[in-house]
Formats: sequence, structure tokens, C-alpha cells
Amino acid sequence: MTIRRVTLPPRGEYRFELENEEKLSIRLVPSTGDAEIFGSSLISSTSSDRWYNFGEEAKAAICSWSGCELELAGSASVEYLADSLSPTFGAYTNLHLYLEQERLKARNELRSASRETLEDIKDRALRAANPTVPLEVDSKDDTGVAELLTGGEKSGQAIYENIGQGPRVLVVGPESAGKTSLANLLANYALKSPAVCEIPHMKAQEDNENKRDGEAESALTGWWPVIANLDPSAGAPTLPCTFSLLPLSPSPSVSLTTASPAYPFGLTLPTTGLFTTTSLNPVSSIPAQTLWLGKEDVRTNEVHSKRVVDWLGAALERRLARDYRARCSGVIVDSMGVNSKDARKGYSFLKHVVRTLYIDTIIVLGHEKLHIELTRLFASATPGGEASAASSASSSTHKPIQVIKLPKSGGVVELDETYKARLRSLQIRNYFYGGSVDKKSTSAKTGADHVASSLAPAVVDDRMQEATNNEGGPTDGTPLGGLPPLNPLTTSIPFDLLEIYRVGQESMAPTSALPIGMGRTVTETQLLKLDIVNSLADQNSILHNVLALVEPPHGGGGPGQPDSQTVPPPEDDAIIGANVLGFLHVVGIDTQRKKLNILSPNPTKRLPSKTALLGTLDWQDA
Ligand SMILES: Nc1ncnc2c1ncn2[C@@H]1O[C@H](COP(=O)(O)OP(=O)(O)OP(=O)(O)O)[C@@H](O)[C@H]1O
Repeated sequence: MTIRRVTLPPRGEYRFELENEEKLSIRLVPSTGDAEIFGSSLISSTSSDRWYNFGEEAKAAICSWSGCELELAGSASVEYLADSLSPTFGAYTNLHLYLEQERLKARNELRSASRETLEDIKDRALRAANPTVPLEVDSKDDTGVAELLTGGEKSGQAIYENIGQGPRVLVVGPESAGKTSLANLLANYALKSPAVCEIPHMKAQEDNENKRDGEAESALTGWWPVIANLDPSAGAPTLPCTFSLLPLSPSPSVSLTTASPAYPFGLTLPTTGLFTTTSLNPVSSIPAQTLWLGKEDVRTNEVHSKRVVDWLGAALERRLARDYRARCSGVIVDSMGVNSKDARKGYSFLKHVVRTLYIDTIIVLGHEKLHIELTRLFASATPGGEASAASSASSSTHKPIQVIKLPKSGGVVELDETYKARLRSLQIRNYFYGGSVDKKSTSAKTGADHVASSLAPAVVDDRMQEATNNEGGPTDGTPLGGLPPLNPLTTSIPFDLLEIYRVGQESMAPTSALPIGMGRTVTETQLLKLDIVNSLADQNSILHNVLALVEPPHGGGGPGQPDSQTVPPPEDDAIIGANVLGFLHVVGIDTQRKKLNILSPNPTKRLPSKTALLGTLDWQDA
């Protein structure tokens, strides 16, 4: 294999775009300078040949602050050196420095707060941890459409306290503006910060409560930010059609690497299909929170999307009340590309996100008009809006929300619909099959084959750990990102084992067609239970679809009982806000034997839940 050399000048950027089947391996030549990919440093060592492998139509850029020599093996149909200064070296780094200051302020605030105050915040958060009544949403959204009207507190606001909160950044912009890449860069820069983020008087207790695998005993440098993904389109972490929280930790000094677009924030636990408690990647050793949206566009059923944001917000507040390092490190929110439909609705969804997640900094990427409109919209608003003023234990005051305009990088690639369809399919395939350099050689085992299989899940975990630590040589057959093939299983389950729900009715009349005073409130967030046993239409609607198995409210029905057999029965709203425990693919339907043929990524004897949600994520294993 021929190896080429590229010289990156100081503050230079080497960009590449891979097409289908193309593979590229990159190595930083030792002692020639520094290099990073979306903020994640390339490691070079004279003792080991450390190559970074890219494929699966990855598009990315390697930057160098001081200049460096790169060695490249493989081909890229598009590759070039940027001829103008990348915003990474100016605006994006300045933003990081601003966030760094905010994190230091938050950390110092936590350090000077009394233990009692912090305990009080945590106690109240834990008391509000399991809301049994549907959470309150505004009676009217900004378009005048009535939303869910129920009693009770909006959970995020009940838990939120201003003390020691690090920056909460929302990245917005049109499609293909580089939002995910910027979120990645900000997270990687936070992870490799030289700051120590311990809160000494809470440390002993934290260590007991938040024991993380592989965490060293001594004080670590680096922040512990949380990435919140609110972009359910192709390329979303976990799978498309989801919202998620990815809590990151800097130990032991690793970063989010992006070998494939299937893993936009590196290899994190849920993207692998291995739902175990063991750590797969030290960056995200804490299980993520994933909520099922069931659609790739938040606008399809905005009332439902907002509701899922509420649940995500509540989960975020609970985590940040418990985890002080994450609390002062802040949150980076990646969002869906805005378009003219959002402008017509007065950015109703964005407003909801800003208020629910207590966003204090909005970054507008490459869109002047959006910047002006959002500045106007959030002029003098404070995080959480008026409700934050009521937050009782808070001693500090809120700053107004900052709306900051940043340039789009010239390297960002416009991704078309066919690319996105391939990416969606790749993500689903990788979820079930794991990473594999040779897709054709991997196929699911049947239940019978599996008895003979020697690769138990624990072994897969060890291989994963080993592989993520070492990328191997140039295109040497090492799976991208180090994710080994999983051990998927095709099996059959009775028609009535799962309770499968769909959110909202299939065809909803426009609000204008409804009688005056009647909103679509009930139908848009109502769950409809499918009748797989009797309805051919319902059977067809799940065929080739991916189902999300969610944590059953009230613990589920237990062995032999449906999950809805609890006292009290689960509310629709609690199922909508339940954490996803895993995904299944409905491969076929056997009407004679009344069985569903399902594909799961793991040879588990029992499904993690019998409560399933259906969306629009369909796939056929070609
Ligand atoms: N400087 C760069 N050089 C080369 N490729 C880049 C650069 N910045 C981003 N890209 C690539 O451009 C593509 C689009 O970027 P990204 O996903 O960050 O945009 P986005 O705004 O999040 O898109 P979407 O609206 O679809 O979510 C990605 O494949 C990304 O890896």
C-alpha cells in the first residue's frame, strides 16, 4: 500500500470527503507537530504505529495549530488543504474560551456553596425524580395550538437551580451548517481542558454514588460535559428518530473520535447495540438517556416533540443535580436544521427547547437572518424564562440569554437525501451487527445457531474495550472506530408478547378543520395500542420497522404478564417519557404460527422490556 505525506502549515486544515467503498487511514508523523479532528487530538508515538481509519462515506477535516506532517494511506475522491483560515482557529476557539470561563465560574460557585445547599438541591431533585402526574406544558403554544393541559409542575423547573450551573449551549443553524461538528469540537475541547473540575467537599460522596468504570483515583483534568442531541434525523446518535443525553467524562484522557458518520459523537454505549453496564468507551462510560421520538422531523408532530423535550429536560436536571462535575461542565445541545417553516411558526420548537433546557447561550451558525430573529426573540430573556426567578434556593442571578453568530466553516459538506438514506440504513445495520469492515460476511444467527456460538456478550465487551484503545494499522481490517462485529440473533416471539404502541393518530385533521375550541391535544400525544393478533393492517405497519423497547412504567407486569398489568396502569405520558432500553427489528411475520420474527443485536434470553414503541424507522437488510 502506498503511503503519501501531506504537510499541514501552522493553522492549516486538510479536508477529505470519502465516497462509498473508499477508505482512508491517517497517521500523525511523530515529533512533527499537533493535529486534531473536530477537537479530538491525534496521538502519535514513536513506539507504536497509531493510524486513524475512516470509511463509510466519512467527511471530515484534520487541523493543526503548529503545523505537522501527516501520512495517508488509501484514497479520498475529494481532498484538499483549506485556502482560508478555518473558524476553528478563531471564532470556535474563542467560543470555547468563553465557555471555559463560565465553567470555571460555575465550579467556583459550587466550591463556595455549603454542603447543605448542595444536598438540598439534590434532595429536591430526587424527590421530583419520578413524576407520577403528567408534567405541565403551556396551555397554548406560540402558534395558538392548545397543548396538553394537566396539573402538576413542569419537572425541569421544579428541579432546576441556578447555583453552579455551567454553560448550556444550543447550536442552531440551517441544515448542513456544521452544527454537529461544532458540538463535537466544543465537547472535545472541554474534555481535554487543563482545568480540574473537582468539588472537594462533595468528592467522597460523588465517588461512591457515581463510580465510573476506569476512573482514576487522583484528580483528573478536563470537564464532564453532557451532549444533548435534539436532531432526530439521519446521523443522530443511538439511532435516528431519537433524542438523547450523552454524559461524557474525560477519564482517562480520551475524546470523541469520528471514524464513521454512523457514530457522530464517537462510539458511545447505545450506538453499539450492546446494552450492558460495562464500559465500552471511557468517554461515555455512563449509560446515555435515549427517548423515542419515532420520527425524523421534530415538526411532524410538534406537540409530541415538545413533550419528549420536557422529559429529556427532567432527566437532564436530575443528572445535573446529582453529578456536580457534569453540572459545572455544562450542556451542549445539537439541534435539527431550521427552515422557513420554523420561521413561520415563530420558532416555537426552538423557544420550547431554550426554555425547557434552561439554555443560556445560543450559537447561530452561518445564518444572518436567523441570528437577527433569535436575538429579537430572546432579547432580555433569562434562562428558563420568568419561571427561573422563582427558583427558591438560588442565590445568584441569571444573565440574559446570549445569542452569538458564528461563521460556517468552508469545509462543511452539504449532505443530500440519498446520502442521508444510506446513513440511516448504515446506522441501523451497525446497531444490530456492530462495526465490520466486510458487511457481506456478517449475517444474523438463528436461535439454533446461537447455541453453538462461542462469542458470549462478555467476550464482545472485552474485545470492544481492547479495540477502542487501539485503531490498528492502515486499512488493516480493523473495524472502524474499533467496534467489533456483534452477535445478532434472529428469533421468533408470539404475536402477543409485546405491547406495541404508536404515538398519535395516523391521519390528523388540521386544527382549522376542528370545531371551535377543540384542539388536537389528546390525539397528538395519545398512544394507540396496535392489535397485532387480529389486525392485518397493524401487522403490516410493523413489518421491517425498528421498534424501541422502553422501560415499562411501574416496573412492568413481570413474568408471563403484559407490562400494562400494573396497578395503577401505565399512563401514556409515562411511556412517552420512558428511557429506551434497546431496539428490535421486525424481520418477518409468520401468520400461520402467529409469531413475529425479530432481529436483536444480542443473544439475550429475555427482552429488556415488553413495551414497544413504533415510529417511522424502517429498514430492510439488503
Ligand atoms: N471543516 C470540515 N471539513 C470537511 N468536512 C466537514 C467540515 N466540517 C463539517 N464537515 C462535514 O460536513 C458534514 C455536515 O456537517 P455537520 O453534520 O456537522 O452539519 P449539521 O449542521 O449538523 O448537519 P445537519 O443539519 O444535517 O444535522 C459532515 O459530514 C461533517 O463531517
